Amino acid sequence: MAVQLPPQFLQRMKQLLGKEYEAFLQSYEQSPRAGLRVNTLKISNEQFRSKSPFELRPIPWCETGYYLNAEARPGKHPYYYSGLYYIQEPSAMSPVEALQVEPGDRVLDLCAAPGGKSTQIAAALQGQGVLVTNDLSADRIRALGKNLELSGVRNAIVLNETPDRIAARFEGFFDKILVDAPCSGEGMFRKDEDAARQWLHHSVESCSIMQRDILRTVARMLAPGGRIVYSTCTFAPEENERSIAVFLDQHPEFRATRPAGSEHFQPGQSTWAARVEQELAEGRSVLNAMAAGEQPPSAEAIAQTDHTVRLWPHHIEGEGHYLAVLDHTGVRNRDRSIAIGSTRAADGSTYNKASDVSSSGRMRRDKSAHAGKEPQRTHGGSTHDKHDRRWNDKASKQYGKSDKKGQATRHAAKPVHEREDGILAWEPFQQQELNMQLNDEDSADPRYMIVYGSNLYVSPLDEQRLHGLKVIRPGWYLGTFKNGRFTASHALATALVPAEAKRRLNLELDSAESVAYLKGQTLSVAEERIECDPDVTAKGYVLVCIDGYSVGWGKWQQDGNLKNEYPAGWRWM
Ligand SMILES: C[S@@+](CC[C@H](N)C(=O)[O-])C[C@H]1O[C@@H](n2cnc3c(N)ncnc32)[C@H](O)[C@@H]1O
Repeated sequence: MAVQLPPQFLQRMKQLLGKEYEAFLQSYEQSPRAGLRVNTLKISNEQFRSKSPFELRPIPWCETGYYLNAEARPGKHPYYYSGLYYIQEPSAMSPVEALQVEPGDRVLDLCAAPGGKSTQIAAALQGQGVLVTNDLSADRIRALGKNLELSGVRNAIVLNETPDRIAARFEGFFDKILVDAPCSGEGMFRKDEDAARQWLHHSVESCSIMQRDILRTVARMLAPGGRIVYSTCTFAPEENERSIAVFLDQHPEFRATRPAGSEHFQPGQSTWAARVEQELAEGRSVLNAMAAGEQPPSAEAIAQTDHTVRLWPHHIEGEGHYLAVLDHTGVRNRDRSIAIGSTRAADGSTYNKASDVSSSGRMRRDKSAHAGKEPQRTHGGSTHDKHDRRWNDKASKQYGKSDKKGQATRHAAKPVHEREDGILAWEPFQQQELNMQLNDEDSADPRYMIVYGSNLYVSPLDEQRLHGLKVIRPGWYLGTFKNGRFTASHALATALVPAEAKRRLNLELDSAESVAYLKGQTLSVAEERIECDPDVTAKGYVLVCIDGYSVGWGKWQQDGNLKNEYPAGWRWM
């Protein structure tokens, strides 16, 4: 066996699995399966299948997910840089499928970094509704920002907060909540040998405590009739069935529902939750300290955990996962306002009184602050790690702001003139460079302009909702402004479709030029190759596309050079 598995872990799995134990052990002789998920914000599933450079084999529980051959190198392809797919472990695609996100939903991804599931949620939202994506770890959250940017997400707010503080601002707000909980990571031992080396018997208890605290908070944030999906990548019943049984007992307005696609997986094990209670009663459980003085879950709540599911590496092609769908039994109300109370119309001084952004007054001008540091235990890293680290350095300058002690700066009010300056710089840029309107009056989703320092964002949430929170990104990052001049962000380029830019340059997929651009080199480009709208000349911002998919900015100059605006930290190595 390639992976050294902890003896206490093996002993427990043998007791739990009985005659399946040998098959479970044998799964560690096999290599973990690689997968990708098509990013339908940038390309349809069908189109990607027709042009995929890799051999694809469908993952049964995710329509846009595919197994890759071991020799595929998906992180080293121009399509990766265009955000056409996300490299994701196949089992990790199941929780968002179970969440059943629909365009227009308000979704919270509470433990989101590095963002695999957030990008999957964003694809399901199709740019409509709201995605609030959060992680407690200031280090990991930067990878989350990068992955959202790479995927061309426009409607995400990134927070670096505790669940309690988010709950105080978003009571009853969300239709769907994903809790991809911090866990002891046993299901990842085959993929991540460090997780096996670092595993300690008592980590099950410390993770159970975190899960209990997180689950206590999320129910408050869900709207009636909403859905919570709780997932882990561990086998320990203390962190799975038992955590859910405790939740169900404390929240009788929820029931555990079998997820769609559960036929691909194995059922949850209520008998294992009962066994944990038995061990606790006999003082033999790893949870003894945590559970002291707690009411044990009822038999009814324990029985419901048979409706949760387990993904076993000896049953499916994927790593070990657990997931529980928790449906609120109340009636869902689709008719609601995004803004808090009546502030959408009432607070004219906060919003755009002069209304040079939108005649309808729909566009708001808000301001937000950003986050600092809050280290947390983490696991479950992604294949994007190398890119993420390089991106972190840049992102911490661009998005992060801390005081001298490294404390996070929280959202606070800013003078109105700063917001005006940002919007005044944006408007001519938008008119001269883009074919898109942020303030579409017909849209069901309101959009709010938010200024932080000299950065401009457009957000599906208003300022007041974010007040006092550590906000990494209050929305889609458009760019920076100074002395009336606007400089476009990379995030703006990656989320545009080619027709939304007035100047475009398409590079062939397998050309040396594509790689040269991704390496940050200046390209020599004849003027005729810049595809321009009738009202502009070639000189200026050019949306660079590879095989028709936006990848970044260039600036074409009269001497025939395309100045490369591809960010230094993102380049092809
Ligand atoms: C399993 S990982 C999440 C993986 C992520 N959902 C994805 O698909 O890429 C768990 C995350 O929970 C975060 N975390 C730990 N405690 C937390 C808490 N109390 N609130 C929010 N996030 C927390 C960790 O920093 C870690 O990034």
